[in-house]
Amino acid sequence: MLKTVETETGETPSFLDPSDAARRDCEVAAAELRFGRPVVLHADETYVAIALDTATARDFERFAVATRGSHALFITTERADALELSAPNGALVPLKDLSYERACELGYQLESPVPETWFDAPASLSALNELSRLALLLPALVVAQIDQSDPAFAGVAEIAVEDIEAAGDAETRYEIVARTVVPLRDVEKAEFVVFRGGLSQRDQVAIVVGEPDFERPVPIRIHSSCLTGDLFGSLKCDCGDQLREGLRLIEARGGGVLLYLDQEGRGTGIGAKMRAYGYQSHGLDTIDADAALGFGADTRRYGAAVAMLSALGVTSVELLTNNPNKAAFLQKAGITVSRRTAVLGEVTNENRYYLTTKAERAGHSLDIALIASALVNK
Ligand SMILES: Nc1nc2c(ncn2[C@@H]2O[C@H](COP(=O)(O)OP(=O)(O)OP(=O)(O)O)[C@@H](O)[C@H]2O)c(=O)[nH]1
Ligand SMILES: [Zn+2]
Repeated sequence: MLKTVETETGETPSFLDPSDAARRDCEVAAAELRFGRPVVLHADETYVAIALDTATARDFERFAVATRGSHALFITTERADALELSAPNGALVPLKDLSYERACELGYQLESPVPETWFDAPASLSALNELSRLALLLPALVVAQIDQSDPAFAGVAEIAVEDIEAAGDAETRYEIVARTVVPLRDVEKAEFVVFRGGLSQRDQVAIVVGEPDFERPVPIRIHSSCLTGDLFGSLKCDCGDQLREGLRLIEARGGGVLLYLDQEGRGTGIGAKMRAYGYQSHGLDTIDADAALGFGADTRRYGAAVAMLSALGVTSVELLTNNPNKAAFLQKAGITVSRRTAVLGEVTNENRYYLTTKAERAGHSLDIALIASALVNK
């Protein structure tokens, strides 16, 4: 017969430890938003929210009725800027007499009329942006302040701001689930090491190339997934070239590691990235297109990268990148970046604007003159 385990105080301990409970609440809340269902947020006040990205017109109407018309659209600072509103914590636009279509226009569409009334959002609502990031949804939410025990929202998933913060710790918890050699066309020896963990238990892959010398700075590339560039050879970016050039450089140095991180579209997801491409076809650059959708210049996190490098025994690296943020992040996490080596893919008419924007607006170490001359010399 099973015996009940008791703590020193005589209570039966919960199967979930507190950080797991915070993580579970966070994952459930993100999943609910993804299904178009509401989530109750306990902050300085109690709020309820649905994501405009997944809520249907019917959900929107039901929400308006349940909140007795007190609902408002919560948009980020970047989206507010795109609407020419200066709102350091994001803006709240009252929706009482506004339609679902108007809310979508204000939330993420190009050429939306500026709202007549709006307010600065309380800082605590930024927790909702964190949930939409986790759910890979546009950060445009319909919110309302409610009483803690509003019967209209009984049974709805609940999350406290502190739990969203506490769950962040999970972003660095990863376990190896498989290590297997995979023969590659261009690399003589490649071992795929699959890690599982983080906040949403998504799998992340490290490719150990050749025989890395872990006593010396290990050549590494931290590559964020780009379905269009890596797999389909899209001309809009240089990701595919960088991926293959990264592997080639690592092999040429005798061995190292390529981390292939599941953060498509700089962490915004393939849906948002394709919407951003749509806006780019109207002339916006890569950063302004993301901002029009409510995103900051780069929403990626590198906790997984640090966890994977540590598990593989990498403490000092030669980092193959043009992105100084990646180097800064590793240094901050205690991994020594002994050297940074540039990796440039082929410059094309289609990706020139993208590369120039990265150099001029995202601080990437890319030589604009070189980009221009690469085209002239074609
Ligand atoms: N949102 C958005 N993401 C893009 C766009 N073009 C490419 N991406 C994504 O940008 C990311 C590029 O990743 P990396 O090549 O690892 O990183 P990087 O910041 O360019 O730095 P490097 O190491 O120098 O290549 C991938 O996740 C792509 O899917 C775009 O126009 N919009
Ligand atoms: Zn790309």
